[in-house]
Amino acid sequence: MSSVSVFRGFLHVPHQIQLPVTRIFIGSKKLDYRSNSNGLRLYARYSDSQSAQTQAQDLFTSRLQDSIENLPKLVEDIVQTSINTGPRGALRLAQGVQAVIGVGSEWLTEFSQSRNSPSGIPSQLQLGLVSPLYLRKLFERLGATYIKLGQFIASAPTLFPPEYVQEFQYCFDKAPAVPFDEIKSILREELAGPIDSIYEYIDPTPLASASIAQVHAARLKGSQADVVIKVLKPGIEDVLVADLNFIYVVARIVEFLNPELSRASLVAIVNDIRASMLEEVDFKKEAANIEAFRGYLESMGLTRQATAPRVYRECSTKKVLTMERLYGVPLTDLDSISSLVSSPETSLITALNVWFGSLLACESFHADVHAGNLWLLRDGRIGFLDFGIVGRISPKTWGAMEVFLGSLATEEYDSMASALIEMGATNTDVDSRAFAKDLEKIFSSIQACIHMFWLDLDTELVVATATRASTNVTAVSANLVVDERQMNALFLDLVRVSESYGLKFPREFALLMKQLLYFDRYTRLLAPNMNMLQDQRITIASNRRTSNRNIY
Ligand SMILES: Nc1ncnc2c1ncn2[C@@H]1O[C@H](COP(=O)(O)OP(=O)(O)OP(=O)(O)O)[C@@H](O)[C@H]1O
Repeated sequence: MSSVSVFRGFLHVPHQIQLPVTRIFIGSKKLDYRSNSNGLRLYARYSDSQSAQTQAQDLFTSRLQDSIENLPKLVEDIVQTSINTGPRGALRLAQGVQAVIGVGSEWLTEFSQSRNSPSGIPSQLQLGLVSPLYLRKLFERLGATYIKLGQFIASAPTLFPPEYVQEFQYCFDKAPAVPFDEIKSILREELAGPIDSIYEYIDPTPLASASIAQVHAARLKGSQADVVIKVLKPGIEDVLVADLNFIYVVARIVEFLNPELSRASLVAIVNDIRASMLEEVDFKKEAANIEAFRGYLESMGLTRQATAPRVYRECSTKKVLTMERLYGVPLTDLDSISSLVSSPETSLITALNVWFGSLLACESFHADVHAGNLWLLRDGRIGFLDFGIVGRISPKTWGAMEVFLGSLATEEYDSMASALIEMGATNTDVDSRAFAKDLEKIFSSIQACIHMFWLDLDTELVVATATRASTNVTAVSANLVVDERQMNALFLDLVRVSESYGLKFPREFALLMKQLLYFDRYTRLLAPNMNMLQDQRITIASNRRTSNRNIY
């Protein structure tokens, strides 16, 4: 007879069945367990296999009872969600099938080509549509919700496997433009009146078109101010509701079938995603975020160094955001930046100081500082655009983050370990010495990798230089790809090692790290000799923030 054992809240019974211990009955007595951040923890063990087997059977019955009890709730939830989704669900399903067929045939073509190749089938094809590459392509085709979901995956290394986190860094948000007539009718409806009484002129060709919104340049009547109008794409809320309801139902079913996943609170994560996406399609929230940031600049006397667009509330609604038009270039456009200012490095330092300062002094921080959203303006100020995604950080997390950043710069692994332990919620005792040693290992292996990679890269660059005229551009862009990959890999390793010590970081940690990766990219371009975390001109630490404001 197979033996049965109990450990850390899970019963392993024959046939590989793993039963989460939620309730165990001994006769009529219930065995108590306590739930903590690491899951369930038992306070008793059964060494007698006979008694354990009886307990396993009791447990199985108990689980079954639980499932039967929960089934009506699940069905009710699914029915209610389907009713809320309504006919848009059927339409979305048809679009979903189309997307699957499209990406599926792409996969099939590549798969059949590589079957005949001597090198065999590449790993990215082996998992079919659920391999990171094809799943990312499928998400891009499925549009807004899935693109945002993909971006969420990219920013949540504590929740998803590293290869998916890495691949979804490239989940791009571009979508075909909505015809201008449709945009005009949304404006008429939203602004409740003739649009030519508000705008002198609207450029029919959009400045940008992403999955959720489209942006048009315009000029206001009266003041003649140059503005942009960000318009929520028609039907996007329906798509979001249908998709998010679908994802919710899938999460509910998966959790019902595999209750172990409720430990990772799958449904709670989906609910979080749902809330943050619905926030992003409410431009009133974005307007409030912009105004909070402008208030921060004002109160800190930073308006001559940086800005965010002024919002025109009188012609803004939940679906339309009219704001001051900024003129500038992305922080990655080195040539244009050099023609605008004599010291790109100084501009970068300003951007860093303003952003770091906002982490605590502003109620929320800009959590999407990709180059499209961070500009050097024609007047030399730094322009922050697109406040759709913001983060909030508690002083406690930021305190630990400061120590972490300081230790990153100085390579002090003991203090890095204690900062990470402080940040990662855990009830267990972490061996900080061993943790520090493991951290040191990843950092030194990454340095070795960079060294190796540079040897290879040099050879590639010689070839590239010989074939391309603009050698600098080639060198710079190759350099950036390497750095970003390395930095992402380093971050993922860091999270992985921390998790092995039972640490779970708050979402702001990943959000902050992602922004630091963007800033690292700008530093390599604009100030290659500067150490972003150590330079005295950059004010990261809050205690220095008030006494020694060093903004250029
Ligand atoms: N105030 C502004 N002044 C000038 N251009 C703007 C302004 N706001 C937006 N844009 C242009 O429109 C583009 C898209 O705007 P925004 O980033 O707000 O939209 P989005 O749909 O959230 O895009 P993404 O997801 O790519 O960041 C910007 O990259 C910029 O080129």
